[in-house]
Amino acid sequence: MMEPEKTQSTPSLLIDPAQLPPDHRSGYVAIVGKPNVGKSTLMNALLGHKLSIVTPKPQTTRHRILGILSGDTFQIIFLDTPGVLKKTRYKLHEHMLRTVDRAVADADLVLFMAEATQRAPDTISLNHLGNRPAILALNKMDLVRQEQVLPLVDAYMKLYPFEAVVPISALTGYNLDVLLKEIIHRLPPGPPFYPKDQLSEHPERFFVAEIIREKIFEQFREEIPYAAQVNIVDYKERPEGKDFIDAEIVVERPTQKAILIGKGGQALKRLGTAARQEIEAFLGRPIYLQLHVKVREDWRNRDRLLRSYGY
Ligand SMILES: Nc1nc2c(ncn2[C@@H]2O[C@H](COP(=O)(O)OP(=O)(O)OP(=O)(O)O)[C@@H](O)[C@H]2O)c(=O)[nH]1
Repeated sequence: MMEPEKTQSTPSLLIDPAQLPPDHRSGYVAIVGKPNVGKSTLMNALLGHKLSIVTPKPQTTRHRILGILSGDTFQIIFLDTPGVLKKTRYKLHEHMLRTVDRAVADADLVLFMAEATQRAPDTISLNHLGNRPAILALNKMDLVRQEQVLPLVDAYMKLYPFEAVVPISALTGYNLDVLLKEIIHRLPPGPPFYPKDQLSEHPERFFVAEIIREKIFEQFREEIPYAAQVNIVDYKERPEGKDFIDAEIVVERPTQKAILIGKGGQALKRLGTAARQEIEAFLGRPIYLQLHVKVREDWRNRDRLLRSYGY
């Protein structure tokens, strides 16, 4: 598991404190909510970069992704968490819920996301707030009228002492400036944890695997994307030529492997082309991408495999 270490970098080594504005603030903000509320879309919109994969299907975010947003007077370190699930069907799901709780415990502030289109509050995700200071962001306001959400806001305020409520649209950008201000002035005063030009803590290979996983979500249906794990087994940077990336896609059953490969290898070829194009755009340089498919029966329930895959 790639996790942020608050103590990893010594702030004083990064920036001369005398150069910092006296009101500089920095801290960790966990984005929490049920699957598909738009957590990844929001983080990508705030960061202005696509760090977290976004798909119309729920439960695409499995890892806790660290994104860093720095301004002259602040640094926000976002922890994007997997959507909170009602029922845990696999050990993988239990790992995902623990990721949520760990992110909340590490955070200075929680950004609780809910859909403005819902009638009833999301009480299951509220149970994971652990009494931390939190802001309620009601997302997808582009789909409803302002006055329609008032009963929902009332219901939420009865259930949790949110410090602020901000109606937003992660998709259109509506009110994201207001949300940022609400976050920043609640962060502890202090110097930044990371250099100001750093966007994330994950190495490139993590994003490469996530891009391949996103393409699997786009090109395959039903259980295939959920049963697939992508591991980067070799990543050679070649200053003289194209970087070489070897990725394995692990699935649970031989039938899933057959679907991923397709007739005469056509499906895997199409996946490889789409993934390579997006990876090249992300890295800003040409690569050679090799994909192969492996079967590991029931990997989502096997502790040892889950650990070796970074969960
Ligand atoms: N209309 C509308 N759609 C949105 C908005 N924000 C996100 N979406 C859509 O909602 C879907 C889910 O968005 P994600 O950002 O992947 O949601 P998530 O909460 O990260 O989902 P998980 O990874 O499953 O936890 C996508 O189809 C988004 O385009 C919004 O403000 N308005």
